[in-house]
Amino acid sequence: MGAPDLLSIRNVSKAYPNGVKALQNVSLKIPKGMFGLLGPNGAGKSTLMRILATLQTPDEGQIHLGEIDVVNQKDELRKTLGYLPQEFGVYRNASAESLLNHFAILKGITSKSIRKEVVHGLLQQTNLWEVRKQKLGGYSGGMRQRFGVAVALLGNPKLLIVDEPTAGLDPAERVRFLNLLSELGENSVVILSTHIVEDVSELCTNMAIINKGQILLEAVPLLAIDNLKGRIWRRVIAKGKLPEVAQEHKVISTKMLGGHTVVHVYSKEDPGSEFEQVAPDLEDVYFCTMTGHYTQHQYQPAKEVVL
Ligand SMILES: Nc1ncnc2c1ncn2[C@@H]1O[C@H](COP(=O)(O)OP(=O)(O)OP(=O)(O)O)[C@@H](O)[C@H]1O
Repeated sequence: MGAPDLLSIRNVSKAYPNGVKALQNVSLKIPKGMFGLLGPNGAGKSTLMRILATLQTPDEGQIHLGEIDVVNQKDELRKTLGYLPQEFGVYRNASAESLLNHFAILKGITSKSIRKEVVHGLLQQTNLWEVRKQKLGGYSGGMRQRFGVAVALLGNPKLLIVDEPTAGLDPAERVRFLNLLSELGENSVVILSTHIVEDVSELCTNMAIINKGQILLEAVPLLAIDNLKGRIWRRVIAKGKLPEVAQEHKVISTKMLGGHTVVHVYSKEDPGSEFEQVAPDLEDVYFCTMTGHYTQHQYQPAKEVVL
């Protein structure tokens, strides 16, 4: 039996019939607040999100939200689950207000006056009040995502799962969407799955990095960044020099900037005069982890850390 607001995932594995091992022995402890699950395409994020949302069953492992056994008490979990999938269809001819009202009925909010209060509150919270009478078919990508959040929030979920929500949003919509999400972590476990490092660095108090179905790192973003201090070095090189630099140094990332190639390397010591030390950010944590230059035992895991 776990603490009421803790999502505990233990040794979860899932393979697809074609043999792909989408999740291998995944264990995570996810407290109340915003949790970022970061990983590249195909890492296994959506598989884990669907399992947590009770849409798939793991081959092995246990998952508990407080006292609810997520794998075996799917109906119990669904009562307190909000899920915004990667892609969702909407009835294009319905307005946000009427569709949200409809979903509220399905969610069991039978009293008309309470329903009105809930629906109006959610439309205001997601900043859709002004456009509540417009047809969803005419909404922008960002407005649709915010409508998805309004639906996911019906019934005050204790667990809110948001799968790759910012893909395809323009910068202004993305900021508006992230601001909305950041307000939600106060009362529930919110899991944000993404391949965009900034989504996690701007929002999440805890995070994990997943690749090829395995958790490579579980950390508090600020502490993980702190642990890399003094170890990230930067140099601008000609494009053709990359193989040479990569042979001599632990290159973690390369980026084009104004037509030049900017290389970040991991090194405990000064790698040489042409490199300058830079303040690490979460992108450095991500690439260090993905390239295997930095591993879990060098970090303090999220669950043992008190900030
Ligand atoms: N229904 C399926 N049948 C077979 N293989 C699948 C299925 N769904 C996912 N996979 C495979 O499982 C692995 C994990 O996929 P998953 O969608 O969970 O990753 P992801 O991190 O969400 O990636 P993306 O960001 O591209 O959505 C990938 O190799 C994918 O090709």
